[in-house]
Amino acid sequence: MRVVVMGVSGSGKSSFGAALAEALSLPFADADAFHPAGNIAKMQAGIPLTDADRWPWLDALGAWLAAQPGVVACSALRRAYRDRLREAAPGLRLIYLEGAPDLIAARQAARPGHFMPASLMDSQFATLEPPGADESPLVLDVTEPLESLIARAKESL
Ligand SMILES: Nc1ncnc2c1ncn2[C@@H]1O[C@H](COP(=O)(O)OP(=O)(O)OP(=O)(O)O)[C@@H](O)[C@H]1O
Ligand SMILES: O=C(O)[C@H](O)[C@@H](O)[C@H](O)[C@H](O)CO
Repeated sequence: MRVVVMGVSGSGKSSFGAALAEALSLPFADADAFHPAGNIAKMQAGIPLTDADRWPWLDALGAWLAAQPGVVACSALRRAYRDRLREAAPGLRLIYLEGAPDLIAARQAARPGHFMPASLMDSQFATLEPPGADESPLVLDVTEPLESLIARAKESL
């Protein structure tokens, strides 16, 4: 099984994705670890990534997912980004962590020690293209606690 957990920064992808991978006994990859140094520097400086910044990053992640089953936590904000991942790993399942901008921004800002500044949250939501029905996403409501989100995902997968 191949699973991509998507959503804006602070939606809970890393927390949820790691817990889901453990629950399913699958390898886990966090897309944050696949960014070239230049992308991290840009985000740290409060500059949103462009498509050109994201393609090589998505391709590295797609290669990881093509090579083995697993769970990947990746913003995958635009449909074109998800199409790129699906090209690399056909049949992947999509889980979308959905929540109100205020709640997610508050969690994102409260989280210590992360390179992503709160100032980028507006551009995260502006770039976000929520998955369409044709992408068959499992949509999870991030107001729910992690344990119940994991239970829902296990049931649905
Ligand atoms: N279901 C939840 N309920 C309450 N708090 C949560 C939930 N999921 C995640 N959090 C908290 O929200 C914050 C953001 O979560 P996390 O770092 O996993 O998001 P992320 O989408 O991986 O962000 P980024 O893309 O910026 O790395 C963390 O402090 C995390 O503990
Ligand atoms: O597409 C993007 O804008 C990036 O992936 C960001 O979302 C970060 O990688 C991450 O989510 C924050 O830690």
